[in-house]
Amino acid sequence: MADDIILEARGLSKEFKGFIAVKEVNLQVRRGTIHALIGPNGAGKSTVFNLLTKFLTPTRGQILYKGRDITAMKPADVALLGMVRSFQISAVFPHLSVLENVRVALQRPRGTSFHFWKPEASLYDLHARAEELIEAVNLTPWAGHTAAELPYGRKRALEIATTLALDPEVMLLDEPLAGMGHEDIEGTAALIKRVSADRTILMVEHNLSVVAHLSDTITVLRRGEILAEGAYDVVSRNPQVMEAYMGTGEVGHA
Ligand SMILES: Nc1ncnc2c1ncn2[C@@H]1O[C@H](COP(=O)(O)OP(=O)(O)OP(=O)(O)O)[C@@H](O)[C@H]1O
Repeated sequence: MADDIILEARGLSKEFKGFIAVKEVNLQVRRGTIHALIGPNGAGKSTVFNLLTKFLTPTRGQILYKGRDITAMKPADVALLGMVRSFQISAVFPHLSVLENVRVALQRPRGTSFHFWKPEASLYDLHARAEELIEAVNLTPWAGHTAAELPYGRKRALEIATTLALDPEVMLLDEPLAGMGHEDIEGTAALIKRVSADRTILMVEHNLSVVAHLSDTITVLRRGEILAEGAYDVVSRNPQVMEAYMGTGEVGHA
């Protein structure tokens, strides 16, 4: 596997009691890119995502992370290797403040040792790092508010901050823009772009146009199979993609 491919699926298939939800999917995620997995309802996006993050076991096929076969590994062990799914480890506690939530995430043990912040690290350092992460996701004005008080878009930003606390090399986001209004979509998309600077992001999204400006590569799934792949300009003009989305009003000019 080429060095620039950080995550790869080979012939990935998943059957549920004879129903083929994912069929022979070959996917290559390039290091340092934002890669979106999109498709209409029931296309198999969540199933592929759950397979890649090891929440489901494939019926057939292989998953490689940095050239290493992780098909049989547990999600927590994959996280230790640097591939973290948002909300996997980074639960948000509604009654803790934004600052407390990020501090808790920073103190989470990673493997047998603490990740960034060893037990001897000063509280000041922990606090400073938490403030940096909060700033990175534009939550500084909300630092003292409880997570429960945050508007929807800000809550997603906090979830991204707590995931970033683990400093993942590959961050997997499950529909990070779902349920958001237009204002929140723009802000969250910009946030994802910012935090992608030195990492790889794979995200599942329903809607093609919202990932248009954000993704380097878009893989379109339909009925469990890859229908098209490439930059937005390429996939949005693909007649099969247009047909798959026909009537949904989702393919459009973003
Ligand atoms: N545990 C399961 N048992 C049986 N069938 C399943 C299971 N999980 C998913 N499926 C089926 O597999 C197909 C793909 O589902 P999946 O949730 O992966 O699609 P999706 O692209 O994420 O759809 P959506 O956008 O609606 O969330 C669907 O037909 C679904 O009904």
